[in-house]
Amino acid sequence: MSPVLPDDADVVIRVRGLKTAFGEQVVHEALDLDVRRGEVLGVVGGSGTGKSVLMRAIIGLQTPVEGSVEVFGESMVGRDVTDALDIRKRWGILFQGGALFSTLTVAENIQVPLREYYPDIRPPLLDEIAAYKVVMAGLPADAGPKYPAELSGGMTKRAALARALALDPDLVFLDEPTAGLDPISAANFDTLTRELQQTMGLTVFLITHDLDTLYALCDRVAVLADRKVIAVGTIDELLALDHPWIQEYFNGPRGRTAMKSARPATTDRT
Ligand SMILES: Nc1ncnc2c1ncn2[C@@H]1O[C@H](COP(=O)(O)OP(=O)(O)OP(=O)(O)O)[C@@H](O)[C@H]1O
Repeated sequence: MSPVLPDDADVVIRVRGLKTAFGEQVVHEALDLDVRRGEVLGVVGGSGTGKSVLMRAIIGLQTPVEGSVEVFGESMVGRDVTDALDIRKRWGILFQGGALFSTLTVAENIQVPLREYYPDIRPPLLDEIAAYKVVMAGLPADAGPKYPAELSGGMTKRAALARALALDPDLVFLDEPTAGLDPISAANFDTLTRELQQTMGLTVFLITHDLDTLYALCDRVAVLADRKVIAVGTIDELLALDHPWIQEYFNGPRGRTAMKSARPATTDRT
């Protein structure tokens, strides 16, 4: 039976036959992936399987050797940055590690995308929007004038999230948002992300190694291995597959602990 594919209108990101490479090193080959409107799609895979490079190919920072990438129905391949402005301003990105500008305050960091896409916005409005985003991301109101070096790890992630949400995007890319956070801060960040995703109707492309985050947030999970997406589905659908990496990942000791904590009533499957 062929899989039921979502309507075009329901697909925010469509990747077909993607090949990426750095010189002789092929990272992806014949990779297909759909991200549906309003879902949180988790992307998992071993270190170096190409999760971040996939994200970069989708947002137009990595030129594919072959294949197509569409976002909001528009091709991103070979697209000039200025040409794709209308698409770019519909997404926000939280890069691995936050990637805040160290010489700018939190408020100024949040204002960067606003200044870039709406150069005519007047400073008082910029300040107002930044202050609103600071609170929205769960930071104390006095975090705006602080510099990144003055923030804790959790605050840095929230500041980066505030910047990703600066333009009220439809789509958000989160690259390992909870990496380096203690379990309580990570769980708080997951809750915040879920609340914002639901209230803003966001589509989320989420790269993570964090099993608790997968259980807490993801509607579906795509597994990267062997240079492609080898499976995509709910965690239960993935658990039913026989692939050794998937079984080791979700059914290994950490996977079982995450499942028990997300679903206390679930019986141990081993
Ligand atoms: N700019 C680059 N130049 C050369 N090789 C690169 C570059 N960026 C990534 N790579 C290579 O591409 C492969 C995939 O890297 P990528 O960062 O996407 O992995 P990842 O799955 O996100 O890993 P991790 O989980 O460790 O963050 C790796 O082998 C990496 O060394």
